[in-house]
Amino acid sequence: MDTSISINKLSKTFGKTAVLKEVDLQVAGGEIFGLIGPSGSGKTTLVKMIVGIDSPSGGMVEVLGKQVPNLSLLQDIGYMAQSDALYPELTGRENLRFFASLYKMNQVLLKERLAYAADLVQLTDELGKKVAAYSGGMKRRLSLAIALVHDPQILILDEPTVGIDPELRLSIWNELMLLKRQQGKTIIVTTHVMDEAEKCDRIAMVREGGILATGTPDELKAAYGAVDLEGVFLQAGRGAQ
Ligand SMILES: Nc1ncnc2c1ncn2[C@@H]1O[C@H](COP(=O)(O)OP(=O)(O)OP(=O)(O)O)[C@@H](O)[C@H]1O
Repeated sequence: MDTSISINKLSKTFGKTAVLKEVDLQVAGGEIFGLIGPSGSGKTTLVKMIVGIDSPSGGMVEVLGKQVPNLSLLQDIGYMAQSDALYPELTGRENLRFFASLYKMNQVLLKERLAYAADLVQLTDELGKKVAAYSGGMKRRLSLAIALVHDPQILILDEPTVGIDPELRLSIWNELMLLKRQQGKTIIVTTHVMDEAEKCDRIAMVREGGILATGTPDELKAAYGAVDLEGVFLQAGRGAQ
């Protein structure tokens, strides 16, 4: 598989604090790649640099062979931020339509994509309600639908299933795996949920702005002598102290 995302010596400092320290990472096309690590380790900062909504202090990100930021990449990337950026006074449908209108799509495709995205997150029957009346989980689901609506080649999802019940979580993951298998999408997910990390093809363990280890779930378990990823996470933490 071709490299979809290439990160070279990426650094980010806020004031005097180094939040990312010369991170190198390659993500192949068509893989589900998980970023796991403690709160504050730099996962969100890293994905924001990949999307191009924050600029690095050093180093470089390339997506599909183009250096980020690049306007032409907007069509190729679907981003779901950790905090929902929605218009509360608009309905779910109006929010979806608004974000979809930012992309190149004809009316037929637009209608099809709106229906697909709403169905995927099981919001079809709630689309007429104002987002102000949505629960936290419904807002997360709408944000995920927005990230998917323009059928991007790359999905970058920052804690996509927080506040979503286990049944829907499972169905969203099944769909992500289908998108990868059938359409070769590249998907980056940050998560604190180890059974979600287990579903990724490869994982990077992020600690204090660096990447401690990268590998398949099984490779990481073997490397840390752990029976599950929970154990890998804890072992990695001890090693980093
Ligand atoms: N705009 C900012 N200004 C100053 N510090 C920041 C800014 N954004 C992030 N940080 C700091 O960078 C560090 C990494 O934050 P980041 O949100 O990337 O962590 P994270 O791994 O995504 O955490 P979580 O799992 O809680 O989402 C934290 O110490 C955070 O306080």
